[in-house]
Amino acid sequence: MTGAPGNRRPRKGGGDRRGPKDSRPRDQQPRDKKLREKDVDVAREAARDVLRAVREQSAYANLLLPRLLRERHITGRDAAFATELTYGAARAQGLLDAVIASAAGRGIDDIDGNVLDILRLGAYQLLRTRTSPHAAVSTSVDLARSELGMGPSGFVNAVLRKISQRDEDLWIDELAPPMAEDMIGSLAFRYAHPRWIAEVFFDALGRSAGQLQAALAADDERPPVHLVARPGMITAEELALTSGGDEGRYSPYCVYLPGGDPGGIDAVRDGFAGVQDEGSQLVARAVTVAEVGEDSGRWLDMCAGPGGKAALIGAIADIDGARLDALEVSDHRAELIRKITGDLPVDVRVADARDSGLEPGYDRILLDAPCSGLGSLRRRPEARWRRTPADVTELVVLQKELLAEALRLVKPGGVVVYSTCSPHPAETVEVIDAVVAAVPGARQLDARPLVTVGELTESLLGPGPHVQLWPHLHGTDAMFLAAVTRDT
Ligand SMILES: C[S@@+](CC[C@H](N)C(=O)[O-])C[C@H]1O[C@@H](n2cnc3c(N)ncnc32)[C@H](O)[C@@H]1O
Repeated sequence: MTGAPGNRRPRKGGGDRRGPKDSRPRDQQPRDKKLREKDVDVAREAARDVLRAVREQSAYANLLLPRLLRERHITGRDAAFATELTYGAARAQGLLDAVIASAAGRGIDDIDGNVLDILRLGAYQLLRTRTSPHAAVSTSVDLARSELGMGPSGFVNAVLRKISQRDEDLWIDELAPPMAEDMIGSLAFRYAHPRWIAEVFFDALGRSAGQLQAALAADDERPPVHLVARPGMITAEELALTSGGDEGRYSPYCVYLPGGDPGGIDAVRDGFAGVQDEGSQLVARAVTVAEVGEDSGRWLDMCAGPGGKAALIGAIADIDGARLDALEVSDHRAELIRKITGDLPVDVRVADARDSGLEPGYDRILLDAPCSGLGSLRRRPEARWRRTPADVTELVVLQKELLAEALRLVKPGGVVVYSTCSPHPAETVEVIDAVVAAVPGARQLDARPLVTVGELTESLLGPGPHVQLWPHLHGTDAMFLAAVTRDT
């Protein structure tokens, strides 16, 4: 966990901006004057603003925070602390809310949203960081007072003081369902997951309690940063040397970055490398190594935006003399693919992949299907509290239609790699089973040999024929992949 920098200090621009002291009583002073009276620390203020935008405008924390840090010139330890606070509090929201509600003696819905954001940040610091209790409480009170006034700041003070009387384990012991009575509910609470997602993991893992605990715990951690070294542009060895990272265990293109801002790495700025989870790299590589008989060099990425996998497959296509068609239904995301694939042999088209007008006969197809994203929750901090089971029901219909179309477009003997960044059985094995049963001549292949590379041996890949990767087992996102062919 990050320590606790972010002591109060003047904002950028320096100097004493407070001006002469106002002689009126504090509660009669204009609010902007009061705001200037205390310089709220920049890291916590940024974290609060992002949590508010997530709550009020359904913003994505991992997109908004980096922008806000840039705009406010927040760097170094302050930026790291703001990141830890924002992502940590967003990820742990359900757990924090239960503790806050208990300490406040009222439901979360009865607490003003702006106050709740500050309480979540304060509770996160108290329960899950090494910030001293005094600093966690007093800085939260400052935040509340500077913006919301004396009443709310008194409430924040009282609630956080109560929370600070116990550590995280004691609060969990008091508030979580007992393990003996409700194992899934208890683990879901402890590792800050909605219960329905813990149930999905339990089903996907084959109903092993030990694995469920490890899976939820790994998903509750700050995720590592993985870089991809795009082949033909830079090797993983070169990228590791220049970025200060370590070469990945599995993907020959992967580098694990110990910390810092990937945007500051030359190879990333030049487009020779990018940020991409190692599991995604293995999926993209799998498409290019499958046996397809004579390869005519017609490859297809059916749902390509924003283009991470298309860029890796495109770089390999460049070496192998192939061309990749990249379909994407959204204009904006198609533009992102064009940017990331640059001069590679990739033709980007905006189309619904279920009705693209493309000629059948592709040698290799990647269908990286739109999915619930339950396998990459650690990278999208607030997502676990936003998703609902109903999202999955809708997506499954689309996934089946897309897979049926992929099997129409692939040549006999070619390969369709179906992948999701979700381990949900309804989006993975059940889609494959239903479509393979419905399409004449379709057959599932053993996908394990397509990802046995580096230290990733078949013994680490389960019974097949599909592959399910997991953060707690492989250190990757929980990517699923299956390989399907058509004989006629
Ligand atoms: C899981 S993402 C793909 C991620 C991508 N392969 C990558 O590595 O960057 C799924 C993409 O499918 C797109 N999509 C959704 N429905 C589609 C459809 N009917 N046809 C084509 N693309 C679609 C979404 O806009 C989204 O960009």
